[in-house]
Parts: sequence; structure tokens; C-alpha cells
Amino acid sequence: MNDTPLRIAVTGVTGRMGKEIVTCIVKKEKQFSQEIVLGAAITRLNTNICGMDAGILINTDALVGIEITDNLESIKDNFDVLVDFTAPDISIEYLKFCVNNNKNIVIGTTGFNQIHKNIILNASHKIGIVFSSNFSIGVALISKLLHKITQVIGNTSDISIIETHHNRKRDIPSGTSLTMQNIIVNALRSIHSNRIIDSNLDPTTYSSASSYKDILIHSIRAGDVVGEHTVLFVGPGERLEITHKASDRLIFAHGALRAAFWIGRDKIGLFDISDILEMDTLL
Ligand SMILES: NC(=O)C1=CN([C@@H]2O[C@H](COP(=O)(O)OP(=O)(O)OC[C@H]3O[C@@H](n4cnc5c(N)ncnc54)[C@H](O)[C@@H]3O)[C@@H](O)[C@H]2O)C=CC1
Ligand SMILES: O=C(O)C1=N[C@H](C(=O)O)C[C@H](O)C1
Repeated sequence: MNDTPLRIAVTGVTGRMGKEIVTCIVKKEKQFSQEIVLGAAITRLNTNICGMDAGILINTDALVGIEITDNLESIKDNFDVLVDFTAPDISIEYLKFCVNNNKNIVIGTTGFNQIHKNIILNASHKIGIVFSSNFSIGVALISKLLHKITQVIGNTSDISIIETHHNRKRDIPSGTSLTMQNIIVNALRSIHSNRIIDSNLDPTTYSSASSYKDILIHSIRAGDVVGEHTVLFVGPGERLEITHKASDRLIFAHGALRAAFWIGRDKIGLFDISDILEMDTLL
């Protein structure tokens, strides 16, 4: 058992999630049984904050002794697990860096296309990857319930997903809503549902929705909403509305660091938050 502290490299440290994760590590916002320490703080190329102590970035009282860098080579021996919440193309570059240096990675970035996802899957044959569109416990629980609810009432309900996020979010619809849509579609397949896309749906009137097997996603971008998802099952005479509302990015940071602790230095394969939380043993 390696009881030396797990060293975390954080990418996108100027971002909302990057700062949250650095804060969670440095200020020990959440306790872990094994100590987790900041090993590296990574930012995009040529930003003027390179060389700055990461503590200054998150307004700590004391310096933390980790300088922010855009030079991956300089820090490849300074960390055990990389935690990435950035953007799809650069996430893939960070993933390749981890494969080349035999480091495990936690990926929270969303907005990946199928090519990206295939690269992530292939990489998981060489390193350990926890890849999740939402690192909150609440969404992990809802995701487990969605499968079962869909199997029971999916064939007799109209199903829609509504996702609401802050007006600075780059990708649309959210990764979480796409994951939920996938869970629902797979659950419909598991009961051999013959639902088809409703030919009456005029795509132009659903321009804000991503439709898949008539499981529509409706996206709202407004203010500083951290992240809210509602799944509607509207059936004859009754409906279910299942909602998750995040109000603090700390829940995502804690989930990601819990995942980093779980994947550790040695696991190999592709996992998601439900594996970390061992949901299948709980539900
Ligand atoms: N899985 C989860 O639980 C969560 C996932 N997210 C996802 O995490 C990602 C980041 O979200 P935020 O922190 O709100 O975004 P943000 O825009 O605040 O931060 C993005 C960071 O990535 C960096 N970045 C972007 N493009 C880059 C490039 N080409 N090279 C190097 N660095 C680059 C930016 O400099 C910034 O530091 C998004 O995809 C978001 O959907 C956000 C919250 C929770
Ligand atoms: O961009 C965000 O903020 C979030 N993005 C993730 C997503 O796209 O699902 C997770 C969370 O909702 C916050």
C-alpha cells in the first residue's frame, strides 16, 4: 500500500473548475483518507500567469510552492493523477501526455465528439481513466434511477430533458443531458421499445433541442446557474419530474478528487462516477 500523498496535476487552473479543484486540494475543502496534494498547476500556453504560485490564483494566505506552468514536460515527474476540466481538443492533448508518461487521468470536460470518445476508449487500454460528464453524487443517483424508471414507464411516456447552465458555458447541450439521453435510449432498447422519432416533430420548431429517438433536450443559458437538469416523464394522467440542481462547483471538484483517489496510480481501464461510488452495490 503506497501511503505517500497522491499528487494531483490540475489543468485549466484559470477556469471555473480548475480554480475550484485547486482550492479543494490546497484548502482541504474536503477530507480524504489518504492525503491529496497539488503536484502541478497547468494553464494554456503563453498566459501571463506562468511562474505565479498557485496559492495566489486562489487567494490563499500562504504560498503553496507550486508554480503555474504551460510546460507539461517540466512537471511530468511531479504528479500521479491529472484532473482535467478544460475543452475537448486540449483534453485529448492532456490525455495523450498522460498515456505517454503512464499517468492516470480524471476527465470532467464535456463536449467531446465520437472521435474524441474513441481516443479516450483506446487510451483506457493503457492507463486508468475516470471520465464523467457530471461528478456530483446526485446526478450519479438520478442516472441509476433513470434506467429503471424508463424500463417501467418509458414506453407510455413522453420524455424530455431540460438543462440550464450559466451563460458562459461553451457547449450545448450539456454533457450531463446527453448522458441522461443515452441512458434513457439504452433503457428503451433493453425493453425492445419500438419508439420512433415522431414524424410530426418539425426540427425547426425544436431548434433548441437535441432530439434522439424523440427524447428531446431543451437547453437554457442564463446568468450564473451552476448546472440544473430535469427529466420529464409525462404519461397518461400523471408525470414524473426528476431534477438535480447544483449550487456549488465544490460538489464536482470533490467528486473528481474522489475519483482521482479511487483510480490512483495503478488502475487501468475506463470508469465513470458510478464506479467510484460503487452505485451498483448500493442500488
Ligand atoms: N464533469 C463535471 O462534473 C463537470 C464538467 N464541467 C465541464 O468542464 C469544462 C470546463 O468548465 P469550466 O471550468 O466552467 O470552463 P472555463 O471556461 O471556466 O475553464 C476552461 C479552462 O480550460 C482552459 N482551456 C480552454 N481551451 C484551452 C486550450 N486550447 N488550451 C489550454 N487550455 C484551454 C481555459 O484556459 C480555462 O482555464 C467544460 O467542458 C464543462 O462542461 C464543468 C463542471 C462540472
Ligand atoms: O459547464 C458546466 O458548468 C457544467 N457542465 C457539465 C455538463 O456539461 O453536463 C456538468 C455540470 O452540469 C456543469
